[in-house]
Amino acid sequence: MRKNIVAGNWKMNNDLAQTEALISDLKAHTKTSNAEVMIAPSFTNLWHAFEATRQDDIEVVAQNMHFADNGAYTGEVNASMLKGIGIKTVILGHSERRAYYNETDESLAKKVDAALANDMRTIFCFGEELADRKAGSEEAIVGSQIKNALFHLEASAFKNIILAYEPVWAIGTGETASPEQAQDMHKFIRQTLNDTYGSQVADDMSILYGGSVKPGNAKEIFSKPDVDGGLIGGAALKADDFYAIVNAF
Ligand SMILES: O=C(CO)COP(=O)(O)O
Repeated sequence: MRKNIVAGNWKMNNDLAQTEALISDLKAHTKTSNAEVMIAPSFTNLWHAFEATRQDDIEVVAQNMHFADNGAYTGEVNASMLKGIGIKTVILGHSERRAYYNETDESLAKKVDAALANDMRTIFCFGEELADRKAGSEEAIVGSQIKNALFHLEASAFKNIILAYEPVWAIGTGETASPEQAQDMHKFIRQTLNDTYGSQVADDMSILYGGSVKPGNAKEIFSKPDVDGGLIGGAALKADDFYAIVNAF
């Protein structure tokens, strides 16, 4: 059975004091839906966030990590560092990482392998750019992003993968994919999984939508049969908005 998940990607926002304040605001809200709740603060605040939410129904996840076990990679963080402070899930392949830090399907495949080798779950992000959609090649792009980074895996690995479809043109732009566009792509993604790995992997996969999800549009997007939750950017920075989305299921 797949899970509903609402994850807040805080990106490069919130210093320690702001992290403390937002977590205390989040803790004042009640979850009335069945969604799993995750937040992804910056690396420097992960430990504090983990400690501050120990007793709560909120999982703290990382926004990125390196694929190597250790070594001369100045400025990077590896899986065992994350695991050592209690982090069990990592976001990989966000379009901002792909665009600004040259992350590729190939390097992401290595990161996914490192996460799996360390018994961590991955929220694997992908999505087409506006030009791709205008050219009608969004399914070809998304299909290749998924296949190149994930289809070397055994079927059993997919229980530790969560997919997040984030069309680049909808991120931070106020432009949301319509619920029908999201559903069409999520259905295509599930079919792509089904074609290679069969119905068990496909049916059990949680596929999140990300891109300008807000309290006002979450319910309609989440009502689609192949949309199992959201990866939320801007609206995750306000506790009221975030919990309105969490409770939109
Ligand atoms: O990139 C996103 C989440 O990872 C989406 O960001 P916005 O919700 O701000 O569009």
